[in-house]
Amino acid sequence: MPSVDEELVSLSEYYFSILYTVIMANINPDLQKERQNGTFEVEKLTNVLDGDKFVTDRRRYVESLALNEKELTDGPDYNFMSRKERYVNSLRKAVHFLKCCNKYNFENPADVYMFERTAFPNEVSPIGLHSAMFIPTLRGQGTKEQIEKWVPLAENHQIIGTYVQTELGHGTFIRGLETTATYDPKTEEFILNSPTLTSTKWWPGGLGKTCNYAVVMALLYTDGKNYGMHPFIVQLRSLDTHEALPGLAIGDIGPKFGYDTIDNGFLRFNHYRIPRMNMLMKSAQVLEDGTYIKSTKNDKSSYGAMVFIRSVMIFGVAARGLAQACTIAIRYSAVRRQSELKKSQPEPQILDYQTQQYKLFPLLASAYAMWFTGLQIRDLYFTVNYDIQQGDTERLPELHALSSGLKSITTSMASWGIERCRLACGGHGYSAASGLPKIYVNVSPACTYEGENTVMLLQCARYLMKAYDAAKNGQKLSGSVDYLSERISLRSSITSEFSLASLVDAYKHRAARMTKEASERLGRLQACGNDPEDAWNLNSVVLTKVAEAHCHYYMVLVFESIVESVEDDGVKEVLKQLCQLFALFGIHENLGDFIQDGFLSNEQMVLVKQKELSLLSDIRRNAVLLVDAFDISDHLLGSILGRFDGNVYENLFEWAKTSPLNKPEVQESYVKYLWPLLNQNKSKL
Ligand SMILES: CCCCC/C=C/C(=O)SCCNC(=O)CCNC(=O)[C@H](O)C(C)(C)COP(=O)(O)OP(=O)(O)OC[C@H]1O[C@@H](n2cnc3c(N)ncnc32)[C@H](O)[C@@H]1OP(=O)(O)O
Ligand SMILES: Cc1cc2nc3c(=O)[nH]c(=O)nc-3n(C[C@H](O)[C@H](O)[C@H](O)COP(=O)(O)OP(=O)(O)OC[C@H]3O[C@@H](n4cnc5c(N)ncnc54)[C@H](O)[C@@H]3O)c2cc1C
Repeated sequence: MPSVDEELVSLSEYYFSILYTVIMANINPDLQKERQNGTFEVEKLTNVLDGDKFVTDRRRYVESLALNEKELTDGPDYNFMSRKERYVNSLRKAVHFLKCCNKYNFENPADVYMFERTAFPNEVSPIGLHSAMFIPTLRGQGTKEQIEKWVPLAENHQIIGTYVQTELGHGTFIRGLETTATYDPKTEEFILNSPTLTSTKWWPGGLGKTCNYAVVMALLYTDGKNYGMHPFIVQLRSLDTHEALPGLAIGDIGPKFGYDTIDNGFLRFNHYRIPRMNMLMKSAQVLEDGTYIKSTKNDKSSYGAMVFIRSVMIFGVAARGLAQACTIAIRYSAVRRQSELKKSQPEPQILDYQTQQYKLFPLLASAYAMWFTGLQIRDLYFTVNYDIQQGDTERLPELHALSSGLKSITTSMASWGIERCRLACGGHGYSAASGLPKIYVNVSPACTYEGENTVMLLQCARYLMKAYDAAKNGQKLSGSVDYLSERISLRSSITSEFSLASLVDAYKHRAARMTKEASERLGRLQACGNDPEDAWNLNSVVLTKVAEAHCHYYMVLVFESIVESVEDDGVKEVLKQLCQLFALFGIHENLGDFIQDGFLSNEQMVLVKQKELSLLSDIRRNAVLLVDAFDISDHLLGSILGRFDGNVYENLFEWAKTSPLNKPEVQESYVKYLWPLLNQNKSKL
């Protein structure tokens, strides 16, 4: 007998196949042709992207549940709403989303994530921080008793929380935070205070209007001594009236570049008291009499929620954001015809221009590289976190370095790439109907939040410098930095075959050489009189490049291992081409790094450039199928240009007609402003 899950999955497969047939009947002929000409089975590649067939089926099933919830999918067009309407609509959906979670009783967090992603396409829910950071921090930083008390309240949504760390004056430099939590042994309470304007908490998502609780990061003072940043559970609003509690000033920080669906907020404390036991005490305790006891050796244990988000956003934000933009730009480029390649021939699909391929295919290859890397880091996080729960923190520094560095390069690549996709769509790319502006403003803040990207690269570089020193002192390194203690090849093994191993080797060489040179430069800067901090700062541009080189190497390495693991020949071949393009584009873009010490010869350089161009032609044939394989629904894309059926023009026209500016035909603004202007000299006509 099939289990309920199996039945549901086969049902969803059945509906999917019907839907597919119906859609195929009405497909733009150019797209249809593209889909018939491919050299591999899309479904098999989708399975590789998801992990396996079971995950694909399950994901489709969960997405179909969300798509069937009218409360989540119907409703006004996002593009035509004001900021306030966007927030209100998103809150409405958030509440319905919670009802759905109860209704479907998802056991696996991955299901909840997939459901939420479909309910909030390229949007952030006003209660997004509740599950992304508030509950994980309660779990990660609370004692057993605290978890038992608070987590059920949070999971049953009797309280809704956020993560309050950043202040007006400091976001990056956590040790510079100014909010204080001073212990009063007389009442056994902490007094939270914002002593300066710059200590005002600023930015936390959902704080402005939505949440009634928060984990607040504040400097802990007891017995007159500052023990640094610690987490506290703080009630913000009355559970009856939702008004801010006395002693607190809370509000929304106003319109932003995007993130309209969420109320990022501010918060000031005026000697606001909370019970002693509201300090999350897993890593450190304050006893009734004010004695401070540290229960972990790791100083950075309170930074855990940030490591978690950085680890999951490589896939969830960067890879998926760029994959969506590529889907839109490549499908549109197959449908759009413009200019002429040959006289008296029909206008070609713009995807046939080599320059268009050069804009888009390296981005497509990057999206794949980020996708696989993101899934790898997500798994690494869960492995290391499991070890940490068992008391083993050995791999935390490596996870911190990798997640910081990769969070930085992938979100930077993705936001740059999404903008490039927009430009590749010409004028229509600038319309909200392309879906690209919404994707862009959703991805671009990820370069800043959870650690500003330059700062994150420098964290990664710090780890690399230490690792290099250890290797120099004879230590055998393991994990992602193992190559720093290996002998590296001095000349590239790249031939016209472009084996993936030779490409991995090139990136390894580059990262190792740059790490060595940066370390030596650091030494020289100190030797000529700079103290270590100044030497670091004078070397910091170089250090960010070192971190990028290390992360780039890691991405090529992960991509290669995925290609090697694939069994299906057709899928393996297209993935190999993408992996080669990702690596070769990176070499071309950073050519100086690869030729500086004669690693890559002139002849090899010429080969690299030739192969890069020939790969464009190889990938051209499968381009549409390669984006179809991401299996991103039209609902998630929110794009007329990127529609699966390719029926762009008729839908653009229909959409424009629904613009509120078109109703009524003559606007009030005409009567108020234009009419007087047009009529001021009427008598002279
Ligand atoms: C739905 C999602 C929506 C998005 C919501 C967004 C939410 C947010 O943005 S929440 C706020 C996020 N804020 C940040 O990410 C702040 C960024 N700043 C930091 O993380 C840190 O301040 C820092 C890492 C930049 C520096 O910290 P600091 O304490 O000054 O540390 P040092 O540079 O002195 O390094 C000391 C030591 O600690 C190691 N380390 C630093 N961070 C971590 C960590 N998270 N985990 C493990 N280890 C860490 C660092 O590598 C140093 O190690 P050693 O070299 O061995 O001394
Ligand atoms: C959309 C969004 C949502 C957010 N959500 C939350 C939230 O839920 N909770 C929360 O607590 N916070 C949140 N934040 C705040 C966010 O975490 C911080 O903005 C972020 O950590 C960057 O800090 P900052 O603003 O202080 O940047 P700054 O540090 O002021 O950065 C400005 C410039 O200074 C440079 N710089 C700073 N320090 C260094 C250094 N050491 N070395 C070299 N260069 C340096 C940076 O590279 C950057 O170019 C959010 C922010 C955004 C945009």
